[in-house]
Amino acid sequence: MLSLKNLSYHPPATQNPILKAINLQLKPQELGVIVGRSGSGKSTLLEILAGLAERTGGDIYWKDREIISLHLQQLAGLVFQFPERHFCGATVLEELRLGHPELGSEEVLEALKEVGLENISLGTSPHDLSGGQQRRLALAVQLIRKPNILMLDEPTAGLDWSMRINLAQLLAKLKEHWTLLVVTHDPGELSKIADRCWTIQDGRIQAIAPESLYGKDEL
Ligand SMILES: Nc1ncnc2c1ncn2[C@@H]1O[C@H](COP(=O)(O)OP(=O)(O)OP(=O)(O)O)[C@@H](O)[C@H]1O
Repeated sequence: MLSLKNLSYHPPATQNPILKAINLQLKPQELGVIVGRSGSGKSTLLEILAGLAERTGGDIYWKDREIISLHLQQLAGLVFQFPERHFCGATVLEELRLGHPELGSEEVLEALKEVGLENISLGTSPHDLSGGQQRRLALAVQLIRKPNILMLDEPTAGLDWSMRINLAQLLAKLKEHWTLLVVTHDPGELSKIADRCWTIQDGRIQAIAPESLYGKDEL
């Protein structure tokens, strides 16, 4: 279980804290969705949980053990907003093996299968994939590292309606094996597959029933 206790983030450059006393718990194989407007602190929270920024207060626990930032980098896999903009491999295979040249073809195929891309050619350029396929590839890039928590920043941003539904269905399927934490300003399809939801406003988080977000496309 992921557990955040009074987590806060107040860099010296800002007058007010960006994250304030965040308390949250997410069980294994649950999908949690944090919904908030632009500037509310969503990406900052994910960056801290992915070990890319250092919290200034509070504690993070995984399975009742306190976690330091260095370990967070192994614990979490973060899919950035518009992940396709960060592709650097010339082929799908290269993209999946970036930083992990030791990965065998079995692991590569397993990751592609998880995201429904088992039929694409490994020699395809990531840039030649459709928008929906690119998002799936970005997920596979993280899954191949077998993170304990898969985190996604605005996973449906820039996708059309049918691709958004498609992606939500994929995340619902991934939940059977993985623990997922999603941040978004657009709860639409995501609240329907969520086990837990929170709203975030000015760096403060509040639990909310997923059903109360049904039908809301924007906060
Ligand atoms: N290191 C930092 N120093 C100063 N200000 C920061 C820092 N990191 C984030 N901020 C500010 O904190 C606030 C929250 O930013 P954050 O990117 O987390 O919001 P967000 O909810 O993800 O919004 P968006 O969806 O637009 O990215 C913003 O006002 C941002 O400018």
